[in-house]
Amino acid sequence: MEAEKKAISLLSKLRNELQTDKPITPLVEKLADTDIWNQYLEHQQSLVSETDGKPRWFCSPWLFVECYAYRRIHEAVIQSPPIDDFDVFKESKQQTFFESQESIIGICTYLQELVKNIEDLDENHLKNEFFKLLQVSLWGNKCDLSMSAGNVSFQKTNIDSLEHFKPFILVNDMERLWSLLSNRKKTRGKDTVSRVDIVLDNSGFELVTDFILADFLLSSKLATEVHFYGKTIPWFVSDTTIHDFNWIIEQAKHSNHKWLSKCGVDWENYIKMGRWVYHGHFFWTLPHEFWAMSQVAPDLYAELQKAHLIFFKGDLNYRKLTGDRKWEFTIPFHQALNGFHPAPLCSIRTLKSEIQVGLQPGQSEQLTASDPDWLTTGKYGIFQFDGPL
Ligand SMILES: O=P(O)(O)OC[C@@]1(O)O[C@H](CO)[C@@H](O)[C@@H]1O
Ligand SMILES: [Mn+2]
Repeated sequence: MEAEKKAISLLSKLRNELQTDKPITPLVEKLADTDIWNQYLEHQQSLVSETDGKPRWFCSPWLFVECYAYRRIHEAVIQSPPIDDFDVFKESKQQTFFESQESIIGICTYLQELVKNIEDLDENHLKNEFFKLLQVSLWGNKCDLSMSAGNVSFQKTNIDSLEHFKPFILVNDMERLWSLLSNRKKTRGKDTVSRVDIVLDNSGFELVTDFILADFLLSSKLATEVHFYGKTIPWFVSDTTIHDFNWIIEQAKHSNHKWLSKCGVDWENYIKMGRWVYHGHFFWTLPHEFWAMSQVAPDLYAELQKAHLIFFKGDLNYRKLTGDRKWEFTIPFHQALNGFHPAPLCSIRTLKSEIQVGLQPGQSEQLTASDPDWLTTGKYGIFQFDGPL
């Protein structure tokens, strides 16, 4: 109880600082990322003019203060042993998993029926299924808890509704993903690796959709291994940590539903065989743009370079890919990445913040006229690829 009281008082202090626009203060508790964070705060300080004094909550870049808020929540918890490994968002993450059981069972059943005969599918059919499961993973990103504040009444994806959602895909590079993976499958030697990396976003329903896609990639031999990247601390409410990752697989495995539990057993086996690999890295919970990765986290950059294709899930990853800048809507994605090219990559994201690049001339104007909130509601989505043609 004493520890809880301490954590709550630190969180109240944080809330007060935020609500009254106090200066941003350095982190105090020593963790692997503390020095990098504090250097970043100093850098922000150097950008503020003398008359403005210190960086504050209301007038600092949104990406920076939003990440800082979650890092401070974590600091309040780690300063309060013995509850220092408590995940303040665990309950809501787990609740959404249970609330989306029906949709989860639906997509797991679909996958299991599909993989039964996967060897017999012709090229076109396989491509069609690949596209379907990519779209399931895309629309799975509608379900984050940071924006919905725990309200998960968002329409859940099911395979039959995909056609209905097609018009809301604003950038669709799925064909390029197919060409890349299917050409590699045709030309690679018997023992060579085809590696797809997935930079994860939310746990719960979205993570299951990512697992379904990753399972399909192995079952169809479009990939021989899949590497996942998650957060090392609780983040943006619903983001995936290693605990969430393992918990979802355990839940699936112990389900009473035949196909969901089959999925859980298969997924655990993939991990045991090293065909699925999970990586945690503190870089993902820093405020830095991804173009800083090669400098700030060269080990992580080198790991990503081993992939043949990288999927970046979700809105926050898109903001970091593009530096959260106010780009023109028509600027090429490659340019907005500003030198971040560890391997061919694709953002799979529903739009929840006011940034989008790589649109056709006139496309944004049309959208604004027909649906003024198109950038922020999560109704629209993209598959945006960058890599050699
Ligand atoms: O990255 P995700 O889960 O798709 O979305 C995270 C998000 O809800 O959080 C931020 C707002 O707080 C925005 O970047 C985005 O809207
Ligand atoms: Mn998220």
